[in-house]
Amino acid sequence: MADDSDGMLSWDESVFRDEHVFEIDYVPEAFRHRESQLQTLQYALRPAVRGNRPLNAIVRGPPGTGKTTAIQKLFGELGGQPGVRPVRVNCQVDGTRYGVFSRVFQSIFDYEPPSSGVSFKKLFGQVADRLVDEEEVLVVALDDVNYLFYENEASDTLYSLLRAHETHPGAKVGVVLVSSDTDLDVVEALDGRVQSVFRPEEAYFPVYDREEVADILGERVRVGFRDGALPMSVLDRVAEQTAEAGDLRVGIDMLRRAGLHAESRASETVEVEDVEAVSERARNHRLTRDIEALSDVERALLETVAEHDGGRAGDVYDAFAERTDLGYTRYTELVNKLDRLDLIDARYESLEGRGRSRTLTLAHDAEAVERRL
Ligand SMILES: Nc1ncnc2c1ncn2[C@@H]1O[C@H](COP(=O)(O)OP(=O)(O)OP(=O)(O)O)[C@@H](O)[C@H]1O
Repeated sequence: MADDSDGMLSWDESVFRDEHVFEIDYVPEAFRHRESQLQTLQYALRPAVRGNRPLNAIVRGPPGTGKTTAIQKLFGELGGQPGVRPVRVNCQVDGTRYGVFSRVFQSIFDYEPPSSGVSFKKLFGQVADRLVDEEEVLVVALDDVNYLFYENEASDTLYSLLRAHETHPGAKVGVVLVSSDTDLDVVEALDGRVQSVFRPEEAYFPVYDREEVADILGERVRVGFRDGALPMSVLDRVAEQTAEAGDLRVGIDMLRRAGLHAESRASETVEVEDVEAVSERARNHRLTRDIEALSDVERALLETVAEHDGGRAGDVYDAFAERTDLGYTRYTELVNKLDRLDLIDARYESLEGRGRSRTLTLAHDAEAVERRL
């Protein structure tokens, strides 16, 4: 134990070998337990390498099961192939058709189009013309596509992508949809005009079981921690809690926080007590992420629900309307979105003599939500 005079590890002492491997933008070298899913996607995308339109695909599975990582790995490989332009769009950030095409435009032209003042048609035309001129096959992954559905933008976006060849003969576009909303039937939720041209291959990403979690996290520990800094017994505890949560991010976040906690008590090894100390925060990792991604009005609505937990939708609207000038229809859309994100529960209840009304309750502990708002 490196116990210096003030009970802290000195700045250059650390339990970590490479702390970056626990950060959100890290793409792991080893990507195990997803062989069959990768095979399905490779099969769908292979024609692009030969200059042909790939098969479209859907990637489904709960959060933290490796969907984005699979796309990053495959698109990294595809990017090295001549004549293929893979673009991954995060629909949580770019949640409109215009936003999606801006991202594609940016990848092709290396600069961002203006956020307004250019019509969608023009933006689309420039993208499609360039693909035809350069004989490039465009492969777009719409990551977290469920957000496009929440904003009612999914069908229009897909329609434009999938029918690009009709307006611009020779344009070759393939689409991979990635959804983490397991209640959403992506194909069913699309307009008929899109369904008729969208017959995707499917890759399902199930939750990792405990052994798989332990194997994946063990590899992360090997790369990220110093030898012997995180013993097996501690890894087991983290794997157990991660498997329970079903989201691998919980485990990665727990490892990092436990490491920092060990350092804060000047220990060169991470102990089970460090895991226990950070476990609650790490388990709420998803909640933090989902709340961070909300827009100002969505956040205001969540706050209003927190203040009127269990209240009737109409009453919550009255309080919400005092903060914003949004109408009831938009309010209902926002309620549905928060419900889909599992931040609130919007349930119909029968009220005596007054038909059915919805009540809105927080889906998480009120204090945990308020702390993040
Ligand atoms: N098989 C694996 N091997 C190594 N790391 C993995 C594996 N699967 C997932 N991860 C890691 O787990 C974290 C979450 O993975 P990823 O972002 O790919 O999940 P996701 O299914 O796309 O989640 P979401 O639906 O919430 O976007 C990432 O840090 C990723 O590096």
